[in-house]
Amino acid sequence: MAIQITSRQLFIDGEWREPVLKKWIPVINPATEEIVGDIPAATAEDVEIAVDAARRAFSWNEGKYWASTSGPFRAKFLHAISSMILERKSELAKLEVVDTGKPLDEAASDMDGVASCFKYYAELAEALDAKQKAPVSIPVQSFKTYDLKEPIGVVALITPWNYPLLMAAWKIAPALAAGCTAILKPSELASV
Ligand SMILES: NC(=O)c1ccc[n+]([C@@H]2O[C@H](COP(=O)([O-])OP(=O)(O)OC[C@H]3O[C@@H](n4cnc5c(N)ncnc54)[C@H](O)[C@@H]3O)[C@@H](O)[C@H]2O)c1
Ligand SMILES: NCCCC=O
Repeated sequence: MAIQITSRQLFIDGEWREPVLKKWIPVINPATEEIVGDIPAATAEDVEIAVDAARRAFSWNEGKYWASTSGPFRAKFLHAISSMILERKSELAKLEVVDTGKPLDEAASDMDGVASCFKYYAELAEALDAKQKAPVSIPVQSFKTYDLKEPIGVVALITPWNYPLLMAAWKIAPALAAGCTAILKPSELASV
């Protein structure tokens, strides 16, 4: 499959940027062993910037606190991502073929899985607020006990090469649904 990969950058703090040390990793198409592009080689210097940005995003988001937004508010983003994955399914599947060497049919099926995953967690986010402070029964009458689910903060997501976007979805979607912010470190072998 002849696809030239446009040069990639790191997406940090809402913008695309070059890695601090300006190092790049070649993208090799496993079917042809040709170099078809490159990806940025992030280092600890980039991670520091990303962690700082994710901490700020956790507690501030254009005047709204991401962690304390309602589940339905967060669900809108997850539904939108799901829809856009389906709109660009063909293009994304072809990129994953070049990146991983898997057959096109399987890559297309993975993209359906990515869209379904974002939809699934969108629906969980929509239902989350109604489940907050659910009473927990304990054998002591003098205490009232309830279950409160709170986002833990910034989460680090490390994903493998064999299902690049699907495994990213499995980790990003629940983190965002819960109200966390996240740093995704995809595999250096398949990161397009
Ligand atoms: N591979 C799968 O099919 C699959 C399926 C479901 C879930 N997962 C989950 O995805 C994650 C990664 O999967 P894997 O272990 O199979 O993939 P893997 O062996 O390809 O490892 C993924 C990446 O981890 C990175 N890595 C290793 N040590 C690291 C470190 N100390 N700091 C930063 N990066 C480091 C490597 O760069 C590698 O690219 C795991 O949490 C796994 O449970 C994987
Ligand atoms: N069908 C996707 C499975 C991915 C890893 O377990």
